[in-house]
Amino acid sequence: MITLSKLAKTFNTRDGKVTAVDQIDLTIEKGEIFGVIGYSGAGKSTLIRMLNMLEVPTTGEVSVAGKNMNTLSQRKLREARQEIGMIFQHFNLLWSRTVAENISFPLEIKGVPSTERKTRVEELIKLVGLNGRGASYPSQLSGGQKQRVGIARALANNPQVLLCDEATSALDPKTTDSILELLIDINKKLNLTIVLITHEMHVIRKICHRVAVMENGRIVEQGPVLDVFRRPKEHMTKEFVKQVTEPEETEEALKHLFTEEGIGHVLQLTFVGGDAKRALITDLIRKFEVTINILQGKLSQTQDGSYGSLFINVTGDEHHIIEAIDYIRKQEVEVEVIHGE
Ligand SMILES: Nc1ncnc2c1ncn2[C@@H]1O[C@H](COP(=O)(O)OP(=O)(O)OP(=O)(O)O)[C@@H](O)[C@H]1O
Repeated sequence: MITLSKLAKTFNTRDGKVTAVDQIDLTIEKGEIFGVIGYSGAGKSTLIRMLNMLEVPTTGEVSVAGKNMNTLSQRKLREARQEIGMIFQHFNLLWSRTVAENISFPLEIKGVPSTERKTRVEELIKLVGLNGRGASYPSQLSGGQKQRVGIARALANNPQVLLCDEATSALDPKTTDSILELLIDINKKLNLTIVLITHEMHVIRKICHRVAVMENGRIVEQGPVLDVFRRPKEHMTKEFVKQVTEPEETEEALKHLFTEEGIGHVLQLTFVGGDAKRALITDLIRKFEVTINILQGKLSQTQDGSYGSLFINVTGDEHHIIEAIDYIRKQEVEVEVIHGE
């Protein structure tokens, strides 16, 4: 559905040239929810804005739904943009228009007749769960409801692609989850391709099929979400994965533990799918002369299955511990010795 080849954007500023996006190649399939994660300044906004030519690339190509966006005339570009809806962090609604009038706006621009518009707006209001709020003004809505209006408006012209620019960053965690559920629902119902940018790994975990990690204008790592969670390669990716697998206080608590006498080995185990439900710890205690103390565990769900993260403290004779670690590795469970090696 989307292909980027050698895509780059350089801004000329008073302080010199800034390369916001640096030679990106990327393919996004139809019906996929694809996430781009990175810290502030990584180039995510510039990248997503080049997908619909809100930002014109310096070099490289963007193809969406079979159209080469770089070469289109202004008129053809306007048409092509109707295939690409977009939602924003701060919703970008028209404050003097009601919910129904906001959703109707892109249909008016397209010249859809009034009765047809009304029916379509009603459909969209239902789709995003805003029944009965059509006559309200944006100022009378909660943040989550405002984003629902943004989504309905973005979908008005039946686009094939929805771009989400930090769409949940201004919302609290519960509202974020409800908007993410809505996006999953729409993706399934309409087979809509969704591209989102975010700095929160929770968003990626919850809804994306694949993820790309961006740093300094480049994609440093990409893959299916479950694979990236299981075996993050780059330092940056590991940091993002930690956002989900380790509550903030874990690192501090573990460091404190390492200062204690006779602490032995501390291991972090990562399980995926069916492995997450196996009785590995029971096996270890039965098979090897080691003592195991569970420090912390967490099971999380992604779009493609579950994965678990477990911190354990293993004590015993060194050779028994090494045997136990070898055994864990043979079970296709990722193990990282974070203390004691
Ligand atoms: N219009 C512009 N003019 C000059 N420099 C820009 C412009 N837009 C972005 N940049 C620069 O490009 C780099 C990437 O910015 P971009 O906004 O794409 O990153 P981001 O990952 O989306 O971060 P954020 O979430 O903070 O917006 C930054 O160094 C930024 O200062």
